[in-house]
Amino acid sequence: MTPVYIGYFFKVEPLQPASDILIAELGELGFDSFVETEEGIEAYIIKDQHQEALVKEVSILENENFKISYTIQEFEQVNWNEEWEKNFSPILVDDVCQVRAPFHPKKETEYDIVIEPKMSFGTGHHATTHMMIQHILKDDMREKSVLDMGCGTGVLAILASMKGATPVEAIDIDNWCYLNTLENVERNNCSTIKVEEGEASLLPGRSYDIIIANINRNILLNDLPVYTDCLTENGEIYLSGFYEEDLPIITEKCESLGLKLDNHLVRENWVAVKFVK
Ligand SMILES: C[S@@+](CC[C@H](N)C(=O)[O-])C[C@H]1O[C@@H](n2cnc3c(N)ncnc32)[C@H](O)[C@@H]1O
Repeated sequence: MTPVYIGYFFKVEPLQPASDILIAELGELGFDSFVETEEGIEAYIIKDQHQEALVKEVSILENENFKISYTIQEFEQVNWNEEWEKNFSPILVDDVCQVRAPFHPKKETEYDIVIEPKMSFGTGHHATTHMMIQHILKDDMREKSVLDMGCGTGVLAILASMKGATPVEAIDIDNWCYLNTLENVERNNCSTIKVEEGEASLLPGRSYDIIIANINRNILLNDLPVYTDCLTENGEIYLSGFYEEDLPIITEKCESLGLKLDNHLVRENWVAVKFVK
């Protein structure tokens, strides 16, 4: 039986970073699907798990730097395809790589990635994903072993695999992202990618030529020692999910672990940086 959903329609001003924070806070309350709109976000939770009192306590709603209002509606059935069709346009990175949903027509590009995003992060619309795609496009990944840590939809692992990386592993702490990556990996005929649910504690003893981690500042700072231990000599690590003002602290941490800054990209104040061991 299709579950009954409660939908919240948030108006958020300014949109960022409040929308990202709101999504993270609501995710912790059991909201399992989000749609970014021009005004803010739509967030959905299965009715049985919904407690409005907890939503009212979400801290970003009290933050004086943002103006956030919402309305609530109950849905007998949510047509996710229709939601994505309204809100998810295909994207093209550097005219070489397109990321699109199954219902979008295919353009001729060197790399064509088909993603059914559901609630997972990673459609290429976010600045961090976009820049990570740009980094991967520039790199020669043939025959390299690659880890995509915090894989979301699996989009970066899929691109690495399409660029000849092997073996490729994708890990996410979130069960929904793990399942969504499994689906997307299959959809793009990259089923040799090994997908796991988990985090840095899975890594000791493993070894990679390239690690890609688009997560966030604090998790990166905490887990970088483990990631670095798993990198082969001259291995490369791409990091994103933090703002330009946090680049010095990330760089300091990486340098203390023996990594050398190679180059970084900035987009909408977000950073994606490459270090080499
Ligand atoms: C910003 S999204 C990036 C998704 C995708 N890689 C992309 O670039 O679009 C971060 C992902 O990291 C996952 N994540 C958060 N904490 C994590 C951790 N400690 N270890 C592994 N994954 C984590 C989240 O569930 C989320 O899917």
